[in-house]
Amino acid sequence: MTHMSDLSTAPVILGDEPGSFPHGVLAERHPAIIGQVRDAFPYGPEQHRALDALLESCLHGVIEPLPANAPDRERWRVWGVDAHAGRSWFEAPWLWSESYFYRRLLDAVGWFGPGAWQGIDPFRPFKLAELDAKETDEELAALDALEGRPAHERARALLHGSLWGNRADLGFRLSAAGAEAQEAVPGLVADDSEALWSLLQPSGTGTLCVVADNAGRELVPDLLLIAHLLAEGRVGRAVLHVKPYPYYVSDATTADVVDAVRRLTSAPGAAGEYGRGLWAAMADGRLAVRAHPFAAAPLPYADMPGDLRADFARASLTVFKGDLNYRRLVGDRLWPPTTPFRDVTACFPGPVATLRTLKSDVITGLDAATEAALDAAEGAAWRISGTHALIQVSDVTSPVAEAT
Ligand SMILES: O=P(O)(O)OC[C@@]1(O)O[C@H](CO)[C@@H](O)[C@@H]1O
Repeated sequence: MTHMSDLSTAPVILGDEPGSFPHGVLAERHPAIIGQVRDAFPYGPEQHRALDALLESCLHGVIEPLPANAPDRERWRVWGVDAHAGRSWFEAPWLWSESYFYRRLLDAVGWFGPGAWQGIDPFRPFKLAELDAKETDEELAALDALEGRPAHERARALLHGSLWGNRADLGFRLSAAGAEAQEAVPGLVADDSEALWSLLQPSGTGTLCVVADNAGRELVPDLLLIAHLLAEGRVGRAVLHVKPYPYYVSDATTADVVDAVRRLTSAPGAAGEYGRGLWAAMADGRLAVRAHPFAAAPLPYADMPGDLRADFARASLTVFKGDLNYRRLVGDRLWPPTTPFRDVTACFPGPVATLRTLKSDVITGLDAATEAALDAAEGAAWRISGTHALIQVSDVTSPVAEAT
């Protein structure tokens, strides 16, 4: 068993070590994202100048405070901007620097306004291209073959669809060369799906919270899973937590939920039926969307504010999707991989599950044999290649026998 003292000593991940994955994200991924966004829009000179300045600041400059008229200046003060301003982006906790990068990118393109570019999502062309891709059609058509299969088989297929949908992360594909070409490894490195289903019993009346990750080809299977759970009566209500503004390139916002639901409703066959079911569930309140500011905070969920904590405390299950949400759920630290998932999520106020493909160094809850086999086969690559996945569950409301 891990003692609480161990929990605070695992080092927080920084981006200051050349050659490391986090350093590469700050030094290469962020400049590449600036370039892609710049090429995707007919921006004006002011925006080009602001993007130049952000690029220079990221690579050679320091973190600067938000502009005086920023609507969320006070919020970022609470989130620690004063402690990092004036220092290099490479010195702050990696999670903090990444999160602030997306916030500053939105400033540069005029998202927060005032002005004509207010609310124009700089990542929208990439998200839409994915939603329109023929792979999405194929994935939706495959739903027809699931009709008529036994309920448990359909449930498993939809759960795994949502899990592996997490490979559809546009920021990741930008820097992981050939990421899509690399084969996924179907055997999960941890699989608590039985515990997950036991929290989603038939004739459940509780609320499911889903903390969404990417739009498009991840959000679509997330919505299908939610539609299925509502239709099967395993939950009475679902709340989909999305980002309040564009983030990590492809993270889902409310606008992306609208696009995804519309995409489903216009599809033929079973997909269209799921889409109409979701539409009806949104209309009568069984499916709600929430865009809490903390969803885009540069902090772990251990620091979440009381209102959000109360939401999760009321849910019969909260599902965290994806790599970034995993980092924020367990803490963005270099845990010994066998650190129990239950220990690192101990302060979460209710039953929690995570569906994640592995795209960063953070990992917990492995058994020693699995860790050893992965290391022997792949060195450290399994942690970040996006080819492995896990389903982990912790239910702090149910006592377990503690090992001594
Ligand atoms: O949360 P997601 O979409 O599964 O992945 C986010 C990600 O691509 O971005 C971060 C690096 O920028 C890493 O945590 C991870 O590789």
